[in-house]
Amino acid sequence: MDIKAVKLSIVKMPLKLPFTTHLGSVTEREAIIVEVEDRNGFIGYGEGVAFSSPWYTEETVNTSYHVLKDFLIPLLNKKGINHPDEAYLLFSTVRRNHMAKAALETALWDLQAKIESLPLSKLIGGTIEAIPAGVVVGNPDLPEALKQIEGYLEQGFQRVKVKISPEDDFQYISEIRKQFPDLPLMADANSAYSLEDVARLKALDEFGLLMIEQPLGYDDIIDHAKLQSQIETAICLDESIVTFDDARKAVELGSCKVINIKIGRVGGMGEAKRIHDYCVSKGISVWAGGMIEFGISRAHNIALASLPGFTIPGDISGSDRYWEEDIIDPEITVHNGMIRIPERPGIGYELNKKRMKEVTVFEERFEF
Ligand SMILES: O=C(O)CCC(=O)C1=CC=C[C@@H](O)[C@@H]1C(=O)O
Ligand SMILES: [Mg+2]
Repeated sequence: MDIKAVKLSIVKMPLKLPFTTHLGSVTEREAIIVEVEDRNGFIGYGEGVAFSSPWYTEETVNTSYHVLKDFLIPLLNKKGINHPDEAYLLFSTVRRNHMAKAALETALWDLQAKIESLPLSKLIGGTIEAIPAGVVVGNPDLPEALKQIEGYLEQGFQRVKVKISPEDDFQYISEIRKQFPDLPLMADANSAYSLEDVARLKALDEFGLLMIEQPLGYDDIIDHAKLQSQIETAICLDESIVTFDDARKAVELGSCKVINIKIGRVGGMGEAKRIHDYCVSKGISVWAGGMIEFGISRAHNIALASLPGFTIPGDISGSDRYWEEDIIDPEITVHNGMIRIPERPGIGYELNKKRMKEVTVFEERFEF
């Protein structure tokens, strides 16, 4: 790849509605937008999905920026690569920092797809033409959450995920079930429980949840295996799976029946695809997670979710789920509960330059 420059922009925007988990609330989102330009004038886009503080994983916007600027971009400049497939290995001299790596690596995938004049979905082997949209309700106020769910179902969303914690899990889920008996529903705990809560979690079996996401420690796969053997509801792992080997070990141990794949959490599109391929070979279901992200990352998620193993609706909603106006053009839209995989080259969306200008708080360009 004949790269001419990389540009990093930090963007900042308020959410339309706060997103709340037992770990806290997100009311404003910062992210790093990466543009990689080659000498033929093609530009690939990536998005760093770390949050402003390290509540979900250890990375933050600032640590990602530092790692991109001081390590990953210089590595790419010095050594170069022929194909984005090589980026994960190139970046392996930098430990972890997966969201920083994925921000640059996904931009390289978009660039490669544009060079080959192919939709990114096709470049990575996607076969699905439209994906079902799923939505996450991060609202601990039950009447409000019920109202939100009703609204999303009217818009055609096909699956709802809610956030739970030991405080009021049983009542919260049972009220939702009472009002929506047939709703494909799942619950994400973001590590709010321990093995002492087995009885509490077992009590949720009666609600027929599609799955319960990350009930135990954010870096655990051992206790999850113990829990899975005692509850009916399928366990889905999110935070615990940050590498291909984590996925392999969790599957071998029986720690989960489902994996939520987030490109940023696992260090890039290449690793996300490897985990997908492995899970398909083992009969483990996967779905695409979300990061309350802007349109660039959302577009990469859409391409990923076109792979054949993504059989469960992911946390992929339209641009208007969180943003008054997204940074991409056109915006991502949901029609009858479905999002069409774009047919244009690359991620299939352009940067909305006007909106970018409004929301950019800092930018820097690195010439190669
Ligand atoms: O992107 C979305 O629409 C929501 C994504 C979402 O549910 C999450 C994003 C980031 C941290 C979390 O609390 C949660 C998750 O754990 O999956
Ligand atoms: Mg989760």
